[in-house]
Amino acid sequence: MAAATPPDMENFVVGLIGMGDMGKMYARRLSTAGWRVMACDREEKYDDLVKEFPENSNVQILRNGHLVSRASNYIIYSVEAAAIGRVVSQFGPSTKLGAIVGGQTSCKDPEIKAFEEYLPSDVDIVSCHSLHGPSVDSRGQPLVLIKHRASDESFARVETVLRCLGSTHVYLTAKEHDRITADTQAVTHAAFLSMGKAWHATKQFPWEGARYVGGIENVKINLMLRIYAQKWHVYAGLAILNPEAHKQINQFAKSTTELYHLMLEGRRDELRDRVYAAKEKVFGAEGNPKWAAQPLLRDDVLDRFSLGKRPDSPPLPNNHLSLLAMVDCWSALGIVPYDHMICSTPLFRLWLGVTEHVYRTPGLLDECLRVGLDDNTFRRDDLHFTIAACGWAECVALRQFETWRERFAVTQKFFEPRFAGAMEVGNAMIKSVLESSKE
Ligand SMILES: NC(=O)C1=CN([C@@H]2O[C@H](COP(=O)(O)OP(=O)(O)OC[C@H]3O[C@@H](n4cnc5c(N)ncnc54)[C@H](OP(=O)(O)O)[C@@H]3O)[C@@H](O)[C@H]2O)C=CC1
Ligand SMILES: O=C(O)C(=O)Cc1ccc(O)cc1
Repeated sequence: MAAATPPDMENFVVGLIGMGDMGKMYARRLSTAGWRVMACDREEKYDDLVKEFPENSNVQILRNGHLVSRASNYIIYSVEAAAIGRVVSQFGPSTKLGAIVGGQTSCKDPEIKAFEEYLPSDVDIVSCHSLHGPSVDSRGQPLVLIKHRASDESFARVETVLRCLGSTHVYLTAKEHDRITADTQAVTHAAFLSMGKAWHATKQFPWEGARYVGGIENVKINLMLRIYAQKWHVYAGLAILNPEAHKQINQFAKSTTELYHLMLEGRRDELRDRVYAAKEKVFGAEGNPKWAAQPLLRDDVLDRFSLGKRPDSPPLPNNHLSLLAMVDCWSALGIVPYDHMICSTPLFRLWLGVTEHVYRTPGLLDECLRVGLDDNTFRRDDLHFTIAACGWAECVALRQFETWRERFAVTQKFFEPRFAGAMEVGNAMIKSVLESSKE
């Protein structure tokens, strides 16, 4: 039993259906805090899970979701977003009378629909979403809590259980959650997925050679690799199944294409006017900025996290099409990214941090425009980035899970040899950036 357990929760059992990366992380953290956990994955994984979680671990492995559902007071579904309907239809009717049910999927629209359709009416619904990957320390990270259909007592019980994660609780509706995470997750990932595709198409490992050097490039490279090292379904699910994400990913592709055309055709004034108008809308006017007094990121911190050897020559100036397109997209949709920090992942904070860096460092934005118009060094990479951004957008709009998986898998294979090193450097970079931003 957890140290600060209220008397009415002494025999409280937390159930976990889905013991993949996130399910296991929750099982470990909750059981370490003293909560009794009952968990399952697919029946064929039972024996392996029993070996991984021996009897003395406070995590009891059961054969299937029926057994977990009938014995638990609070059940968390931690399965693939695309599978949530099927899995809840299977086990939902076995839910213990008066229990609380929630889900950990990254997109709440299908999850809530599944709960409403398949759970008995005496069951309360409180969903959650930890806005970080399984290898990140949960302390201080946002944890979204959605009191969808629940008494105050049930909601308080969920908070009592999840408090051991040490995360910052954020209270939202399912719709608010999906609208904000469409930005902090889906469209952010679309940018990194497109970078990976562009480097793959041009057969480059960007950390080799002198084209992609320095703090901003380190963030692009490390986060791109971090995403391609993960399971495809997490990223496909949160983009394709989130109704709010389609519009944003589509606008990102449109912004990328239109800015690329302006650069290619040398339309200097139009490009400059558009980029500066977007800057003002997103980051505020001169003398009245929306960014804080201190930049989100310190350049010297990022400079340390290079995957390659540092060449002696200075970094090549880049036009940073991906960052210009991101700000153009936010501007077109009326999004102020700082308002979304409540649902920020470490990845989003780094992404916003480098974007802010380009827009607030004197001279850097003008350098981007100059390179975009007068310098062909990145023209070919930008072409492939633009094609990739449009490809992801089309795939999402048409809800093509299988095509999405194949697009992801070929590029994952290309970068695979460097994943182990990249995860290490990426974790160190995230840790260091999070620590330096607390200073
Ligand atoms: N990874 C991340 O960084 C984060 C992920 N999330 C969300 O959490 C959820 C889980 O993600 P994650 O743990 O990474 O994914 P995983 O693929 O590692 O885990 C999902 C697990 O659920 C299992 N599963 C599928 N169907 C059933 C079933 N009928 N009964 C029991 N288990 C089943 C899967 O088995 P099988 O593989 O055989 O299908 C798999 O082991 C996703 O919805 C994701 O969007 C949220 C925050 C962060
Ligand atoms: O930080 C990110 O965006 C990640 O890639 C990790 C992640 C993936 C899915 C989630 O629902 C939450 C966090």
